[in-house]
Amino acid sequence: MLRSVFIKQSLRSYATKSHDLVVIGGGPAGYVAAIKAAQLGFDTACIEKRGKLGGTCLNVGCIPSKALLNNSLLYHQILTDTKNRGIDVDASAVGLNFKNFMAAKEKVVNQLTGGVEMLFKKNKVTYYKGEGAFNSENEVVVKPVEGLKGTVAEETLLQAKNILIATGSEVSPFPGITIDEERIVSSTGCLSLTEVPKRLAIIGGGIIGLEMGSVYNRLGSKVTVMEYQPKIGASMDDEVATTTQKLLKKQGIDFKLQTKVMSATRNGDIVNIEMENAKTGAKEFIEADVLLVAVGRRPYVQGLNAEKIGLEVDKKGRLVIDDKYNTKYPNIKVIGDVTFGPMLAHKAEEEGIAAVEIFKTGFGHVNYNNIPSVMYSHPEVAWVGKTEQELKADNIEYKVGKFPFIANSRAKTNQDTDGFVKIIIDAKTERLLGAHIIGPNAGEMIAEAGLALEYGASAEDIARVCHAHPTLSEAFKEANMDAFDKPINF
Ligand SMILES: Cc1cc2nc3c(=O)[nH]c(=O)nc-3n(C[C@H](O)[C@H](O)[C@H](O)COP(=O)(O)OP(=O)(O)OC[C@H]3O[C@@H](n4cnc5c(N)ncnc54)[C@H](O)[C@@H]3O)c2cc1C
Ligand SMILES: NC(=O)c1ccc[n+]([C@@H]2O[C@H](COP(=O)([O-])OP(=O)(O)OC[C@H]3O[C@@H](n4cnc5c(N)ncnc54)[C@H](O)[C@@H]3O)[C@@H](O)[C@H]2O)c1
Repeated sequence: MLRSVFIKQSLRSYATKSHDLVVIGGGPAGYVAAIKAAQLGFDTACIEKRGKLGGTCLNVGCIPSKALLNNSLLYHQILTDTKNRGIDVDASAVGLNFKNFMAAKEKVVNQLTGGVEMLFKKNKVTYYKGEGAFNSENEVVVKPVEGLKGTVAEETLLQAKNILIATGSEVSPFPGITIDEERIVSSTGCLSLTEVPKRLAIIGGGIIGLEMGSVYNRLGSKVTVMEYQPKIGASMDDEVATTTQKLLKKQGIDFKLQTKVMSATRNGDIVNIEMENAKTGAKEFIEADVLLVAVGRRPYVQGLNAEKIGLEVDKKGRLVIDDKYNTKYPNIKVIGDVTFGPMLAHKAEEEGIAAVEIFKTGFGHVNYNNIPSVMYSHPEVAWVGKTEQELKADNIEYKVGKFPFIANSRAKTNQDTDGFVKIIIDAKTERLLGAHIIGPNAGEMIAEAGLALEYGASAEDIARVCHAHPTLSEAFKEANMDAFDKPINF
């Protein structure tokens, strides 16, 4: 019996194609790598099973969440933030058309995913719509996906000298809680609710929890965030996390920190949640109309058949690689969420470029000490480099410079003054070690810190660069002045 199965498999005949490089996964890691490889002269193919390019980020991540964040902020500002600006708005005449609100998000998702498909055509990347699975270390089978428009007509064997795995990540489940994407949702369901829930409970005060919490809080939901740790904001600097929590609380979000969710059950249209204070053991029960489970993401390798060729997976499910993205086979590299490092789109994209450059020339580089993080709440929170708590743990002596937006003329003119810039420099050399911004447009401003960090600038180097007036970035300059000397305007 076993022998006949073996003979059947080995004799199986596929339609066969060959390419210089096959990329599995068309998210930010995979699609960027595929385009760069084609630009470098590789005959490149990319396999994607979702039916749309752009991965989690463009379809159910960065892009739809930012569309909802932007438009919910505008709605909220029209309702609450016009009077002091001399604009009279009749709040009773302002309405939320939730169907169209969601449609606006879908439109931008379709534009951007379609845009990547155009870029594939422009750069001559061959796009296979199907699921990629290893057959050997030089062969990937593309399998048709049932019901997917435009999927490959038959199983197709791709032979390739080089293969890049970029299969991304999926939502981490919460043991004992069943996600139905209706009343108990992951980020994916939360991005596509059909009505604004009166009460939204969220497990996890990380970036997804706080961004989605911000969206629905602005739309009128009563939002409660339950977080296991004593702080919110995942890897944020502790001081910034405390300020973030204060500001979000002022906006109306409730926080239950050091809280263990014990169970959550759907009863009709209501979700019953049982939690326990991790310090005191005190139990609490709440009801919600929707519960969002946002306790992280985990690497995704389902269907890849990685085990067939013996690829190593660590305890967290990540594909194991060396510092040149190599698996045990130097012709098979891994990038993006499915391997080590922060699960961020820009990190995945950088790795896409570096891995392809290594295929081409043997050299390629990503500076993992300089990957910015941004939370797109209002105010935004952005950071790069070391936090104070990391420097303390490593016994590195440092100095801190701060500048509040309340003392920045542009923030004043915009009537948007919450937050500050915090600069951390080496105590002796005064070289920039970290920058932490909570404030308007922090996500844009952090790019300046990234550039400074990359080129080893000191606080004085930054402060001596002429910054336009009146801009928010003057707060960045003045925080640097404060770090090595004194600011002017505070
Ligand atoms: C709600 C949300 C908001 C986010 N917001 C941000 C943000 O603002 N900024 C930011 O930097 N990051 C954000 N992220 C994280 C970001 O989306 C990811 O870090 C990024 O998408 C990772 O890119 P990737 O290419 O490694 O993986 P993915 O984007 O997950 O792409 C992998 C692709 O591979 C495909 N695939 C998997 N297996 C196979 C197979 N066997 N065959 C064919 N195809 C396969 C999948 O269908 C998927 O499309 C957000 C995530 C979420 C969930
Ligand atoms: N703006 C952005 O860049 C952005 C936006 C959304 C998502 N993302 C990325 O997507 C990934 C997933 O986001 P996320 O928010 O789910 O993860 P996260 O790691 O940012 O936060 C998860 C939070 O859940 C908490 N948690 C874990 N288990 C818990 C439990 N049992 N009970 C209560 N709390 C618990 C953690 O302490 C943490 O604070 C992250 O890597 C994030 O960087 C990025």
